[in-house]
Amino acid sequence: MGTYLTKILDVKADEVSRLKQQAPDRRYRECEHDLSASRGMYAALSRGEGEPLRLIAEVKKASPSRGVLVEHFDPLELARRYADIGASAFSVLTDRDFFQGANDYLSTVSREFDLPVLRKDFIVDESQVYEARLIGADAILLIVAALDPLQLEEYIQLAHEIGLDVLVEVHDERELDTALERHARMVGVNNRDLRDFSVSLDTSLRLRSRMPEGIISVAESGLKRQADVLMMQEASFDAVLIGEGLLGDELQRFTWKQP
Ligand SMILES: O=C(O)c1ccccc1NCC(=O)[C@H](O)[C@H](O)COP(=O)(O)O
Repeated sequence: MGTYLTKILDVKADEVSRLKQQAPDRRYRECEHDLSASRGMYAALSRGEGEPLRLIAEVKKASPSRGVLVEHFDPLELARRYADIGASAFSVLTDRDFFQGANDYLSTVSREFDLPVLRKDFIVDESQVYEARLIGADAILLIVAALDPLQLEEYIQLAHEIGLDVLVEVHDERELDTALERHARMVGVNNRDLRDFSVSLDTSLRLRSRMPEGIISVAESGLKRQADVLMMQEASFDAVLIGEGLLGDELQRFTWKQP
């Protein structure tokens, strides 16, 4: 995968070496019994026969492709708005350097709402998996392009052991095959090409047809209009993950809970 992801991963390597010094795995073992039970994201996204697709609403302040999206950013205010329009789960960006996210944003949203919360970050080490659980996440994102297949499988297993669901993100057929071989149960197809940030919704449509029954399928990135969402519903996706598109009016008026 191209240069931008490589750049992010270089910065993550430094972040992780600092994180390891705080031993989140030990902290997790020390307070394991005091942590509240995770809210299942897999269950929240399971779409029954004839039901509308689910919304994972992303609490997103800024992005590498668009810069600052929300000048006066209040994660709780955004999350409240998204809960009100019928979101089934939240995605909260915790990456600081590229998305101006923060662990505190996730913890606050997790404390205030009953919906499951996905930690949206670039996970490259098991210390980040433990940290996700400690800050109140119910699920993590694992990006196939950022991990070798063995790591992917190990982190999926670790996450499940400590009570986290996992959304495995893919960009093409090869990555989808890897995700399935490594026992992903929820797969997100990211429509954004990380080499040039171009977005093609065809990526989701192409890969959806290769996903077997029983996998929770999520279309991610670049969904801005009702027509985009209806297209994903028509293609049998279980859920859509939307950040920027929810900042305009059109998708805020969409009736997410109606068939
Ligand atoms: O959003 C970006 O510009 C971006 C750039 C490089 C790597 C990842 C990026 N986004 C992460 C995401 O997966 C999106 O935040 C998420 O799918 C929501 O996308 P959108 O609805 O287009 O805001």
